[in-house]
Amino acid sequence: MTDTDFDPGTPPAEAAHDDHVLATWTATVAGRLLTEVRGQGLEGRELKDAGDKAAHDLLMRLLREHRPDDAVLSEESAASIADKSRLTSRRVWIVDPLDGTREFSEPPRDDWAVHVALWQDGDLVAGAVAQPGLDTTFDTGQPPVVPPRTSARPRIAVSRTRPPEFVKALAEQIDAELVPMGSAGAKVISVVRDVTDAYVHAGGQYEWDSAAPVVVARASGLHTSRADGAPLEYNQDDVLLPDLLVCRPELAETITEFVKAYWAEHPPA
Ligand SMILES: Nc1ncnc2c1ncn2[C@@H]1O[C@H](COP(=O)(O)O)[C@@H](OP(=O)(O)O)[C@H]1O
Ligand SMILES: [Mg+2]
Repeated sequence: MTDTDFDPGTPPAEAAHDDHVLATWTATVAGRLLTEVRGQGLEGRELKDAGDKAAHDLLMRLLREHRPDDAVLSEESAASIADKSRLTSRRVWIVDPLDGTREFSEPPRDDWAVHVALWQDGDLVAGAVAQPGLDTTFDTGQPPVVPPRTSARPRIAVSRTRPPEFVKALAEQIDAELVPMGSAGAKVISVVRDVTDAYVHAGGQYEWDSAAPVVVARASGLHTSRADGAPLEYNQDDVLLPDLLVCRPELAETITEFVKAYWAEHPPA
């Protein structure tokens, strides 16, 4: 299954003028395509590459068709990263066609996602995170309602494979439980769903890894910032955005104070 064998159907009529609806529809159909790719019997590197390519090609095609005047920055396109015209564009779609590529290639794991965000005039304004394994797309048009907190002990989502070096010390200091998981989108959504209370990352990541999850989390009332509390800035010349904190608002100060103190002693590389 490639993007050209796949029929995405037609978007809801409101997608013609409503960016929230277009983000939701494009992320959802890319998730459907990825589910089909996953069912084709490919494994490992072949499955990862087929998924990355199919979802990227489909998103580029749909955004070109439905928003021809907008710029696009995609993880899977070196040309879109190198094309600096986005820096003077008023509107830039920031997409990660398959976030959690490793977990996508390990069925039946559900911690992988499609990210579609829109940056306009200096900040993120709309976005959607499709998590096909949960059969749900989380979006800014109808922001998810964060349920009441069910755990007194903080649960911190961290990368399965690349957790921040300070995270064990942080967990000890605030008596938190660490919850390893793949995909930045799935980890942010775990906070939205009250599966965890915070997602802390450091050590490397790019704008597309966090843009859509962050704009959805903000719309749901969660705290979003760099790990030390500094503001997140998107559509920058350098697309590296190496650290991130998304959490319930009441945990933000404790975590950012810890990170600031840690980085004062061990500055990030
Ligand atoms: N140290 C690092 N450097 C670069 N990218 C990183 C990174 N740590 C995590 N990421 C990216 O952030 C996403 C979530 O990672 P993780 O599952 O480890 O939490 C992955 O995106 P992709 O799957 O789109 O490549 C991964 O590549
Ligand atoms: Mg990613």
